[in-house]
Amino acid sequence: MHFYCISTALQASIVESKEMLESSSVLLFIVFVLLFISLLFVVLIRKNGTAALIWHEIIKEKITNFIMNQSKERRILNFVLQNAVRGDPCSVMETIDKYCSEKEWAMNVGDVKGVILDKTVEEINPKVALELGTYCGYSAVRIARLLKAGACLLTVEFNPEFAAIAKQMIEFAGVQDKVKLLEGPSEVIIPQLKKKYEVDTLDFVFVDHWKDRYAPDTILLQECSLLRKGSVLLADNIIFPGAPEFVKYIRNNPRFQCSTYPSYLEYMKVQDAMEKAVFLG
Ligand SMILES: C[S@@+](CC[C@H](N)C(=O)[O-])C[C@H]1O[C@@H](n2cnc3c(N)ncnc32)[C@H](O)[C@@H]1O
Ligand SMILES: [Mg+2]
Repeated sequence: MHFYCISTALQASIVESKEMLESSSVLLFIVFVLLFISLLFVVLIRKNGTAALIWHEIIKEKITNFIMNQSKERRILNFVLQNAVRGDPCSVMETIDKYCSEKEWAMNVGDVKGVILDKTVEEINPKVALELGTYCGYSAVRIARLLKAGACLLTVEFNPEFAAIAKQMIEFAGVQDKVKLLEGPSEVIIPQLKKKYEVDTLDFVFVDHWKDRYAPDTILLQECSLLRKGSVLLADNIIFPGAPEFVKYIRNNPRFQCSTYPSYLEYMKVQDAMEKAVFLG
């Protein structure tokens, strides 16, 4: 009787251990699959622009906004206000670049393509420059710091929250005397430039708002006689997210002389490029 009890208990514990072993191997398998998926996701985010933007702009940003009850753009501004040197445009740019490469991705032209932008501005030495798409004011600060005395940058932004943040960013960088922020859609602002803002012609246009507007706004600039012989357009993100309609339009237009500057998407190892187009008149 005693022996029978021991044997039954032994059998029960063997079955129990078997079940435990089975369930722990299932658990191990699930952990392994999850790890593999996470690894695949990390590689995808690093190599693929679309996956990266889905992660940064949709998933991560929305979750952080919800937790912090604050927009990413406000977090960028706060980081600048706390860490950059007031009145020093380079310090503002570096601080934004640090935040966006280390903490949260954002659609500023960034430090790598920023060098192409700098070189173009220095080469043209514009008296009147226009920027389509201000966002947080990163490229506006970048351009403005290179403008000579008496020159100005008009920058257009249709999102009121971004415009308010850009205004503070521009003031903090100390370039507010050189920058005029125009709030509204580019398609509305461009036709107003001559009369309302007393612009004669533009020496330089940084096209960086939204891919679907690149070509129509380039046409609008010509229709409004805002371009002169030698005016230079520099368009960002022509590969990622890409502006195929604009590229087709500008490269096949005998009134423009084009050159491409291959580079990388801001704060990522994803291919991108800028297109420079000189208006031939
Ligand atoms: C890529 S971001 C600009 C980045 C900025 N140039 C920089 O490098 O710091 C594009 C901006 O254009 C704005 N935008 C998009 N379409 C626009 C339009 N039709 N008129 C004015 N702003 C527009 C968006 O709200 C966004 O802030
Ligand atoms: Mg851009």
